[in-house]
Amino acid sequence: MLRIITQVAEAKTELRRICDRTHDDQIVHKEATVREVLQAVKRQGDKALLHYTAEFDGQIFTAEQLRVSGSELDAAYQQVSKELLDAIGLARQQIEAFHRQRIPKSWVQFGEDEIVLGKRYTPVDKAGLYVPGGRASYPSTVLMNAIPAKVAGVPRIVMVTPPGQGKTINAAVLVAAQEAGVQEIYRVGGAQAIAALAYGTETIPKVDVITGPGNIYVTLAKKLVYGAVGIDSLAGPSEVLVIADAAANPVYVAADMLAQAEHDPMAAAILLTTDAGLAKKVQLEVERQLENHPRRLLTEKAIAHYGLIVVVDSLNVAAELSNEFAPEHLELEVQEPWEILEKIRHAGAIFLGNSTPEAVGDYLAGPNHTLPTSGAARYASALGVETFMKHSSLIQYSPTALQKVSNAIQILAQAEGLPSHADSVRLRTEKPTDE
Ligand SMILES: NC(=O)c1ccc[n+]([C@@H]2O[C@H](COP(=O)([O-])OP(=O)(O)OC[C@H]3O[C@@H](n4cnc5c(N)ncnc54)[C@H](O)[C@@H]3O)[C@@H](O)[C@H]2O)c1
Ligand SMILES: N[C@H](CO)Cc1c[nH]c[nH+]1
Ligand SMILES: [Zn+2]
Repeated sequence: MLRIITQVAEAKTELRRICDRTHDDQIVHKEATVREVLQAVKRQGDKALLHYTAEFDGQIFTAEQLRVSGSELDAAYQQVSKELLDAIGLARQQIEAFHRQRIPKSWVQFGEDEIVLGKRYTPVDKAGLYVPGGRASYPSTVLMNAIPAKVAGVPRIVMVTPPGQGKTINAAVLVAAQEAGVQEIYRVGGAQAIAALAYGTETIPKVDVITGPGNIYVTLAKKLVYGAVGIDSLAGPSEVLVIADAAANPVYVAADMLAQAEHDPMAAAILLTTDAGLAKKVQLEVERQLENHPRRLLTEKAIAHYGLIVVVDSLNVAAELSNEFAPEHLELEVQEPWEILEKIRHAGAIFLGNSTPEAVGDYLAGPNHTLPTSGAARYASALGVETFMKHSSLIQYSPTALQKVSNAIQILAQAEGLPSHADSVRLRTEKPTDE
């Protein structure tokens, strides 16, 4: 049963424990496994991939079977209903429209003395998309990753996803990939898939940036390969933090908390409320909704370990606690959500009002659902078009402009003990001496 606590000091300790759940001491043994997997794939390529796919996913493949074939891609369309295809189409349209609004634009600025400064944005050459597939299949995550990569103009997009039962990947995942324009798909998941994208194997190309969410093994692997490749953010086990007042509906709040808890036994679901009566009702409602829940066992685990209700004195205290937690998803189920929004500083995505369940954002509102977790929203943001791009600075100086700053540069270079830096300017700007 969801715990209810009322002391702010105790709430802070508990929230810290939940926030740190993916990097606390108990994770050390998982990290050791992940390091071993990364090293093995780096050294042995496909051989290690196949070994770990057998060990962790219980599927035996040959290297030739890793890539999803054209006929399997075609066949996937026969297995999805018209309704599902239409829903994928609607989500694709809305996600694309949202992401097209924020394409980073190159710019140049012309200053005095013919100085030109600017930034030039270019996409990465190769992107690797991780689509989770252990405890659920995620066609929505395919769209959330592939669409921004396409909009950014990435020339080669590679997708990896766990093999699924009976060697076949979920048909909706394959259809979503094709609808988003991704054809190069490999059936491999977990840390081994991240290693393949980071280092390359005989079959899977090394990419420049890896994006996409995943469980603790995937998230630890992304953290460890960062540097060899770029990553989006640490988008690990899902989280929701709901701030609610007496205006909230306990049935909705409970459903929203369970909607994140059902992702993973390490998912987190937290309610901060000013209304002790609501706290009690949500606690009972969660139990009721769990009764016939098809994912009851894993959801109960998440609720037992990382579920919490805190009764607070004011919405200000709720905002303060929420900022310390920096949740992936924040729901403001309060009378005046725009008022409290001003006090919120850290959250991956914010859902305002009682008729905006977080699931709207998961599937088709448009903004990306790949979001930072475990406190990473303090410094990181949702995946976006810019995740697949980088910018080069542009600098052009005329002889007159260089002359004007020549002295200052030489003084700075001398202060750093770097004479060749000074010379590179002096030789261009000093007046020739008369013979
Ligand atoms: N933050 C976000 O934006 C976001 C979005 C969608 C989903 N998610 C999260 O993605 C995750 C999906 O998790 P999932 O498990 O369903 O799929 P997953 O694909 O992330 O993980 C499955 C893989 O984990 C590996 N694995 C499983 N047990 C292992 C073990 N004991 N040792 C080593 N490797 C092991 C297997 O290789 C398997 O293929 C959930 O935590 C969900 O909350 C997050
Ligand atoms: N809530 C997840 C992000 O934490 C995204 C998702 C996909 N499908 C359903 N939910
Ligand atoms: Zn979700």
